Amino acid sequence: SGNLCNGTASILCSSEEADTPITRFQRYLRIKTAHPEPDYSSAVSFLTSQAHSIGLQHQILEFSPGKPLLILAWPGSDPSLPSLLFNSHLDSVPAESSKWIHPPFAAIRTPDGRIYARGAQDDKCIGMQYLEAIRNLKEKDFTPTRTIHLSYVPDEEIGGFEGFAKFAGSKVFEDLNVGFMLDEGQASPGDEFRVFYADRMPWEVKIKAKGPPGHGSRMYDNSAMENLMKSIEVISKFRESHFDAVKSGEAANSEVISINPVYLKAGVPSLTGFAMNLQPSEAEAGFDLRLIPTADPDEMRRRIAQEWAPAARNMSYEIKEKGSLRDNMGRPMMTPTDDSNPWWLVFEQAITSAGGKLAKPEILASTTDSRFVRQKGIPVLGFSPMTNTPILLHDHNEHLQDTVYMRGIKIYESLISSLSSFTESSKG
Ligand code: MET
Ligand SMILES: [Zn+2]
Ligand SMILES: [Zn+2]
Repeated sequence: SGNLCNGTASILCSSEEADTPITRFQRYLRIKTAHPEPDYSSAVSFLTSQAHSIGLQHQILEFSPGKPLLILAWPGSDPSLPSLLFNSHLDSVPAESSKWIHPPFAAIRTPDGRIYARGAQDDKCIGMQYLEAIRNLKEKDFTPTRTIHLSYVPDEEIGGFEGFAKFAGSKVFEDLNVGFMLDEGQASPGDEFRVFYADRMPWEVKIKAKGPPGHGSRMYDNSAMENLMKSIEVISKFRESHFDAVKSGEAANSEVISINPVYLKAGVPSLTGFAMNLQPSEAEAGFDLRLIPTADPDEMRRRIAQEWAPAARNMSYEIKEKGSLRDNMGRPMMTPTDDSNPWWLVFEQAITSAGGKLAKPEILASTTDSRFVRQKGIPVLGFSPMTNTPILLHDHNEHLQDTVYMRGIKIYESLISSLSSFTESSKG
């Protein structure tokens, strides 16, 4: 909104106001879809108008009140073939504005071409690049054989359970007959594109300790804080053992289990902060735990119960498993990246023919909505075409270089045209 310029009037407008791929990207970035109060309706109406301007069909779904999903379609000439789905999420994580060098929702383009905004990498870039690639293919009169779908989903950054999870379980999803999906990946600091065949699975782990309170001057056994600190030591050792494998180069960051403390809560409040001479009777810590796809969830649960929060030390715990480690057939959720997966071969070829180099496929360190689709046995690759770009998702000063963004559009033109023309195998 507030953009009085469009393509026909662009000559009268400053370059920031003209209707170009970059200004359209900036307009999307300026919509405040960060948690905790994402403005989904503005994002959906902006994207819907973009879809109309390039002649795509649209439908809006709402599985949870106030959390719309936008589905776009470009029908293929053979709608009986399994379709393609290009996914991105509408929401972003919050930004600590005061710590940014440019405001996180202004989408300023610096003279050297960096576009600063929350969501510039994660993942509003791909959401707009899909549309720009389709716009260009339509201008070239390309006709897809397979139907192409785009999905714009809410809720991803807080788990996806009221967004993609519900979509994946719906009749609408089933009727899309998806054969292959692309979802977000991560930036690549080097000049090879990164591609991801699996996600790590997040568990939120809270451990709580109880113990007798007492005077701050006394040393006694089994206080809540002492019990919690013992657990933290055990967890730190576990963390170190996995991190050591990364530091020594034995494993990539995403190939080990990670655990990081995200909050510590204890103390009896006073007017000035905490009562410093009173040992609290309760203490709690929260952790972000990420399991690799081949991890044994039972072993992890046992470790938490017996070693991290043993009842014998007056401890309790809560685990929120934010996804399953196995697919519906009981297999680890990993999309094959070899010639057993024809989609992989087409993907690889499309990157190469667009002049790109691919790095060795990786497990994604973080987690995406892909897991709800891999769960069904449908192949999904995580991919965000950003080379020579620092990894800034969830960081301060998230930004993307304009030339990198524009090259990504070309990459998707190649991917969309190759994948939608691929007909040798009709199996998912
Ligand atoms: C907890 S579900 C995943 C949310 C987010 N994409 C992350 O990796 O942290
Ligand atoms: Zn994210
Ligand atoms: Zn993301």
